[in-house]
Amino acid sequence: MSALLRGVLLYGEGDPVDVLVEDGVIARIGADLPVQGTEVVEAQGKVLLPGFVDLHTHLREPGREDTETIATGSAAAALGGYTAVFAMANTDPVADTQLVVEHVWRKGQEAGLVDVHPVGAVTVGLKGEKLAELGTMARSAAGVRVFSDDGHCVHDPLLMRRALEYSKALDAVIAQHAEEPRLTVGAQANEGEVASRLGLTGWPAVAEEAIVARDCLLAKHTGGRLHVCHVSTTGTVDVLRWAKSWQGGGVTAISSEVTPHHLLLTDELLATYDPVNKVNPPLRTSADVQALRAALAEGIVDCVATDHAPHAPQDKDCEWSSARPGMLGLQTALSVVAHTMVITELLDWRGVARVMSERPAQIAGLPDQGRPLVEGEPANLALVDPDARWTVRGSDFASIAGNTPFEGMELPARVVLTMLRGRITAHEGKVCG
Ligand SMILES: NC(=O)N[C@@H](CC(=O)O)C(=O)O
Repeated sequence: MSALLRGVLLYGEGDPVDVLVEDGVIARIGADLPVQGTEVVEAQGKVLLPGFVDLHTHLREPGREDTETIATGSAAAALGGYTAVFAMANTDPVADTQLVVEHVWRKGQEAGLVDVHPVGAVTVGLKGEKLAELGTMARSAAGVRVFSDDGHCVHDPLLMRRALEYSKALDAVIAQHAEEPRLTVGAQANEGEVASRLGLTGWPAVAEEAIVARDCLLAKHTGGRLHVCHVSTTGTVDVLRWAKSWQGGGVTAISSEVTPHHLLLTDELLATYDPVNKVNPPLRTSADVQALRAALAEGIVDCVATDHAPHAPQDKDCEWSSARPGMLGLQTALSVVAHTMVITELLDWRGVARVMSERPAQIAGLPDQGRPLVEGEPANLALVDPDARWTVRGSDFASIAGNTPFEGMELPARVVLTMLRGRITAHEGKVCG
């Protein structure tokens, strides 16, 4: 099987080139390559990037297949330019055993659109009481390398210390949902002026920052690997800057992610009380949004992760306080990053490759993802139309759920083709199964 992408701009730079993909790898890059015997994709002016890697996806299977399955989530991922996703452990049953992680892994293989890597829970049942069998999950067929209680914080410092110690032996990373639970009891919105005005109980920035500071110190003490999920505050950026300074500018032991929605949306949206805007951690202030953009550009925050969190209509079309937190993200991530980071000139397309492909692949230890666009490398690719403008319609998404906060918004840039090991998985908005 071979395909020829004609006239692409590698990382959006330089002169247009043709890229020949054969046997799952980038076989040749050059001008005017012969077209005979290959599937030709006319891609003049399109930006070629390594396929995206999402360290933070909720696929809801097993347990809530009414909102997303591994197959529908894989389709959404392929359409969004992703070639690997990490499926969070807060399923039902929780992914805290070999049985569940291997089930998720197998289902991902069956869907065959994106590499689905199950995230293993850090603690049994996400209860924060005792460690799950991290070693068994790591040694399983799923080869788990990312562990997280996401949705819950591993708030017991001794458990977090032990998890970080295990991460060293397992060559794994502990992805922390940083939220000191004692400071967020009943929390409904970012603590601040907007929450006060709307009468919503506040989720203070310090509940995130205190855990991130503690965990950075524990990571330093243990030599374990910490990844901070969905960074949302200016103070967390300050803590991460401090922690990165310990490593002499190195970036391996402590890493972090920011979501597209935290790069764009603010708590001012809560004035409508529309629960589509309810998410954990909550939307913050415009000062936080600016700080997060700057931190991503600078590399203090390493990467973008979607926190794609599908929810059923009955869990979203209800009163604010009973609505579940979470937003869709897979099919809008690239466009929101283009809108917030590329058009603003905070990142060029090479920078987008860094934050959406290369760094997440390195953090999770994926050897064949986020690779440079050169001959001989695996053809895990995302092709982007930088000049597209499109209007977001949740009902058009491959996800079963439709809870996108970007509904009706016009966004720039769009993924037009995704390739997984040389096979086209999505093209012009259609999944290629
Ligand atoms: N990010 C979210 O708002 N929701 C997540 C879990 C969570 O972090 O609460 C979900 O699973 O829905």
